[in-house]
Amino acid sequence: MKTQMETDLKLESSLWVGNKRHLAVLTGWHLRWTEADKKNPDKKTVSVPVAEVVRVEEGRVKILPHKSVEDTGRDFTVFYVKRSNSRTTSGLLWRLGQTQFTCPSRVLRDQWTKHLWTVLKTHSPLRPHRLLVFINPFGGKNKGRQIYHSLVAPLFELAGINSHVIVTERANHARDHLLKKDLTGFDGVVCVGGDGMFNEILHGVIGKTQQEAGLCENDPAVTLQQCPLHIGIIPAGSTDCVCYATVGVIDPVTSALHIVIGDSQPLDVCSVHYGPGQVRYSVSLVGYGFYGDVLAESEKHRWMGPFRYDYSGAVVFLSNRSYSGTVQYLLADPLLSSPRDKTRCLSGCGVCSRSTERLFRNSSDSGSLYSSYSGPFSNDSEGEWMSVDGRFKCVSLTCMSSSCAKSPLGLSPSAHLADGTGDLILVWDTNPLGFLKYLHRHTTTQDQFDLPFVEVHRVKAVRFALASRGEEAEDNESLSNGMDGEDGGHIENGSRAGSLQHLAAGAKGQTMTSEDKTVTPFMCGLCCRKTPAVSVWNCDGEILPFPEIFCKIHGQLVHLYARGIEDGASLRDCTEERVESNTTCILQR
Ligand SMILES: CCCCCCCCCCCCC/C=C/[C@@H](O)[C@H](COP(=O)(O)O)NC(C)=O
Ligand SMILES: Nc1ncnc2c1ncn2[C@@H]1O[C@H](COP(=O)(O)OP(=O)(O)O)[C@@H](O)[C@H]1O
Ligand SMILES: [Ca+2]
Repeated sequence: MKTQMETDLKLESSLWVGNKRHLAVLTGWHLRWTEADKKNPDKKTVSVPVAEVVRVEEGRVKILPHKSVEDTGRDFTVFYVKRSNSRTTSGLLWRLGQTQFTCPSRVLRDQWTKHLWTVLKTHSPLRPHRLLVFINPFGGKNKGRQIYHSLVAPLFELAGINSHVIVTERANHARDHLLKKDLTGFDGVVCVGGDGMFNEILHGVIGKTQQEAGLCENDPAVTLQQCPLHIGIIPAGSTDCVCYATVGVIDPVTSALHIVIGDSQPLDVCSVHYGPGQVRYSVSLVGYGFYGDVLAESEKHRWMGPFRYDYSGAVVFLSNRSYSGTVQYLLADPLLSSPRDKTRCLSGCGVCSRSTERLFRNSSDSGSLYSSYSGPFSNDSEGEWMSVDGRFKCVSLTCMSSSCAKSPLGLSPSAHLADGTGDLILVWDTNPLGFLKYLHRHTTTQDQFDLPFVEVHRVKAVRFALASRGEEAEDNESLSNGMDGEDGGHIENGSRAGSLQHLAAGAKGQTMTSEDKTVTPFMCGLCCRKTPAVSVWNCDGEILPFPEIFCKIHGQLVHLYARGIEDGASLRDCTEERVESNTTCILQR
């Protein structure tokens, strides 16, 4: 009660910032200071949301080159999030702002610091106190350690965060640690690396939560338990798509500040069930065909660093492959949103906020996110199952936009981070020029779905099965007859899968032969048009060599220390109203 009263109080004083007198005001939500000089018509107000204050310390504090504190008894220093003016394609860069205030008396200084500490505690319940940090020293350009120690650790220290740092010694080191060790006392896990490293940590965090809840995560019918640990991402990988799509920039300092202030962004996760009862998780891409082949090819050229994807992309493109199969998908409610509605999921997204309520509406009685959806083996009461088969250049499923530096709007520009759905993109077989047009549109603002051989569906679950050998031979024959025109020349049977008995047949657990796994050199692909019968799946940058899979989207299964992409354009022209909402900016008066 006392705390509430204290935070409701408004503190207003005349304080000095440098050699200028300012009127400083602290409400429960904002700290603001305005130059008091009546003659200056351009005087500015700086407004910092309390949630974005990093630290308040008594004295005149300097942190560079080394921390020093000079306390005259009348000063205090505030560290906070400051948005940089530099224009970026997507979100905004954050930097550490710092202002030293001088009060007329020690009593007033103590009142200010005490009050600031109180509102900070009240408004930032998710600020981490203890973090488990995993650094992949071999991600991206091998700079993980350097990035963490020079840019991130000093911010964690300033914020009083206790970090336990582990530099990984092998692949799956982080996952195994999370699964086996006691994580009591940690508020979150920080991943210094790329999408592959994030994926490893995702497996550890989800696996641990299900272990502790006594749930079998391999069973696609099970409703998974939301993970209590937040995950922070410090980008130090090759694609860094999860960071780009949830923050809008690839910048270790911005990401570290989101962690420090305890931002929280729920994220949908796709479980990929394969083989004899096994599971993998994905948030960015579950991709068969082109993206699977690019990944398989790129693994041979890891020494090239991030450039391996460009090189392998060209090799695989020139090999001009397509693969046959049957795709079945369970449509999400089309009244809620559409992958072609031209909207973007930005910070404070309305579709995602409404989904939180919808996804957890029945959680108190059933504990189920999909109380009406019990997995792949139920009848069709849970929605509309559709089925198509034919030859595809690629089949991709993503829970979010999957934007990255190469594709600033992403694989599916209107996908949502936390709406409990994924977007299924089917690119039917087409000529190389058509496919190039599709790929190229990822790098521009042109609509990549507005092509006759591309379709996109918002879904809750997907199943992929290989075509039977007979169908495949027919497909290959039609290929060699030159029937793969730009419209795809595919067999489409948008039938309801309620009538498809084989939906419940389950994956056959078919593995590829080593010959299949080898990506044919592009010359061979071009000259002989000999294509392997099956591709592999790219599951967030990890190869999954089982072609037959069942995928299910779990709405908001994990939380990141992020807040979604901030709309740079509207924040740059910020108005008083905007400042009240949740941003730090300079107000012109
Ligand atoms: C003619 C120009 C063609 C440009 C095509 C650009 C398409 C870009 C679409 C990118 C979608 C990225 C989805 C993210 C996947 C990551 O999980 C994965 C792993 O990333 P990591 O290596 O761990 O950072 N990266 C890739 C390339 O498969
Ligand atoms: N110490 C290590 N040695 C080798 N591989 C590792 C190590 N730590 C993590 N990995 C693995 O490296 C893979 C790629 O890591 P990531 O950080 O995503 O880099 P990139 O974005 O360059 O692919 C991940 O699958 C992860 O499991
Ligand atoms: Ca989603």
